[in-house]
Amino acid sequence: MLSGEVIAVTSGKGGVGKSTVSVNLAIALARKGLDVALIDLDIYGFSVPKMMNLSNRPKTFNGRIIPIESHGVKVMSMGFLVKDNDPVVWRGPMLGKMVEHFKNDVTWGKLDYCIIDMPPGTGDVALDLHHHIPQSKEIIVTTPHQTASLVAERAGKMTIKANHDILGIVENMSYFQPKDQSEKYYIFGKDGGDLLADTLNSDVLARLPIEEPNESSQTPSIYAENTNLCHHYDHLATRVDEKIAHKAH
Ligand SMILES: Nc1ncnc2c1ncn2[C@@H]1O[C@H](COP(=O)(O)OP(=O)(O)OP(=O)(O)O)[C@@H](O)[C@H]1O
Repeated sequence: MLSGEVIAVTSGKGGVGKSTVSVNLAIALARKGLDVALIDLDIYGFSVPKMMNLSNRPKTFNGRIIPIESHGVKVMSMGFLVKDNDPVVWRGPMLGKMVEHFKNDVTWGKLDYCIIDMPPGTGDVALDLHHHIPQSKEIIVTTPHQTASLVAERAGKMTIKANHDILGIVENMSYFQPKDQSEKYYIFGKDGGDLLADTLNSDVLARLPIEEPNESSQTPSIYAENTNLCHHYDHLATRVDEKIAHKAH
């Protein structure tokens, strides 16, 4: 059974960094000593196994799936169930079954948090998740670009319509700051996160800078400890944890 606080990471547009935020937030929460699961529900564009450099499939025990553990996080992905990167053809009801499968047939153990990497947009999976895990809360990822934030607004409004809680906005690729310089360059514009937060009556939990991936690492999208982005993610994890604690009271 899936326990703990379920946080779905969504976006309006694709490519804004939703999976990167899901993975690094999950790892940052685990770094704080919390028990964390990460579910990659991005059915068409699952990327978590690649990002975390996971090539093994999970084992089963007594008919139940044992999630793969990496960077202190228990991971399940659609990618583990698909052969050789084959394309997946999904019909609506299958998506719901998959949510139920991950929820009920995986031996998660005790969890503080379950981070779910959602597909972009406001499609079937988002509706299914709301239906099957009504207590789930949402983090919406956007870039500062106004188009991205306008599209993200639609995802957010659906969350509100479904009576779900928006935990906050993460503005990714907010700016670029060259090393040893104080000046920030707003490459994708400014204010997209604030605009979205205002419209949805929420707040911006983090503004994450653009940084080059560490190509020499086997996991270039996972920000190593003591890097600038790692500090940003630790700060985000603290804010998420505080907000959840606040909501519980
Ligand atoms: N802060 C950042 N700085 C630089 N590159 C980034 C940053 N965040 C994400 N990226 C890069 O942007 C690309 C898209 O990121 P990611 O795959 O996380 O987006 P996504 O929203 O999950 O996309 P999809 O729509 O495919 O699910 C990746 O190459 C990732 O490494």
